[in-house]
Amino acid sequence: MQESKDSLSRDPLLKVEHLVVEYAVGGHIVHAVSDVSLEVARGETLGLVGESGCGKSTLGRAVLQLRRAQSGRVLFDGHDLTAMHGDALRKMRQRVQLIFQDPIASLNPRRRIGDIVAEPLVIAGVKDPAKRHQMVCDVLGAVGLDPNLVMGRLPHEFSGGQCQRICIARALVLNPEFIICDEPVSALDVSIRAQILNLLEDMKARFGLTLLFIAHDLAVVKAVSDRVAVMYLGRLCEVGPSEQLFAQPAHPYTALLLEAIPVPDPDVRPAESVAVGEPPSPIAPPSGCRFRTRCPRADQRCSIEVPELREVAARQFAACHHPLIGAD
Ligand SMILES: Nc1ncnc2c1ncn2[C@@H]1O[C@H](COP(=O)(O)OP(=O)(O)OP(=O)(O)O)[C@@H](O)[C@H]1O
Repeated sequence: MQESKDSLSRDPLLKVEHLVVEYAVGGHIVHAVSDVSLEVARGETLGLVGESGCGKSTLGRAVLQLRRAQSGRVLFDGHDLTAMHGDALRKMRQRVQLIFQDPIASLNPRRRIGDIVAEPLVIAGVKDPAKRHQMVCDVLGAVGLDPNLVMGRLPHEFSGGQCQRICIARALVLNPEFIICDEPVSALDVSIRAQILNLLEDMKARFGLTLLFIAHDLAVVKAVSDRVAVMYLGRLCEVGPSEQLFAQPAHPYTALLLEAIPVPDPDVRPAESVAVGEPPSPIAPPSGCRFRTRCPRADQRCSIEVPELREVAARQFAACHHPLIGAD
């Protein structure tokens, strides 16, 4: 198992290199993504976690070039998406799809489900209506919906969970290789989250997908990810194999996130939070380590030197001058 994972990681489908994404707002610069590098291996699910506003969605959108980066590169299957435009980019985007947080809002309320799911095929130039119809039927069936019952209906006739199934069908209809799932279950009732997560797992196995799974909820990420990347205020602070990172976090911020996972046993009190206060503004992030203003381990070095990601245990990397494991 270990061997196959390692051989996978030598064949990254997605490579993000030193990506910087900023927004200009009212004369200020929001440092949403700052020098982020990561890889997602073919067939892998990489979970991307961090508090609201840390830059997860921006990173996802910048991978797809829906938001252009200030600098850095995004390589998909060896092709530099950041250097692509027009038709070349459109063609490449068929191989990478995005599933959003709010399924109801992401479906056009005036269009019938059959047309919504067929739209990517029309854009991709599949001209034969019979072929399109068959492809839409097949993919609706794959996500557990009866094509005959749903194709002619409008989005408002469906529940949130069913709408997310429709969004997943729309994302899958062009047979993509890579899917960015941006908080795909956080807008759904708790009771149906597991169904949608199971569906994504099934689809991943059936269609040989690679996933970037963005969520602020660590319990959800733990359930689906092979590896996990943790973001804080625009920077990556830790990356590692999921089980290892959850069992033995190296970055104090990862430890803080893990402590915040609700404990099912009411007699067990959650550990005291190590961090104090709110995250600083991404308009004026702290010098050195961005987590230092909330970190109990911070010293003078942390305010001066930006910590690089370095390996603290096998395949586990942390950007910390004083990690909880490995050499200090
Ligand atoms: N279009 C935009 N214009 C200006 N600032 C933006 C824009 N989109 C995001 N931001 C800012 O960039 C930072 C990163 O936001 P982003 O949405 O990427 O974070 P996130 O981790 O996905 O948060 P959430 O989980 O709340 O979606 C935040 O400070 C946010 O306010």
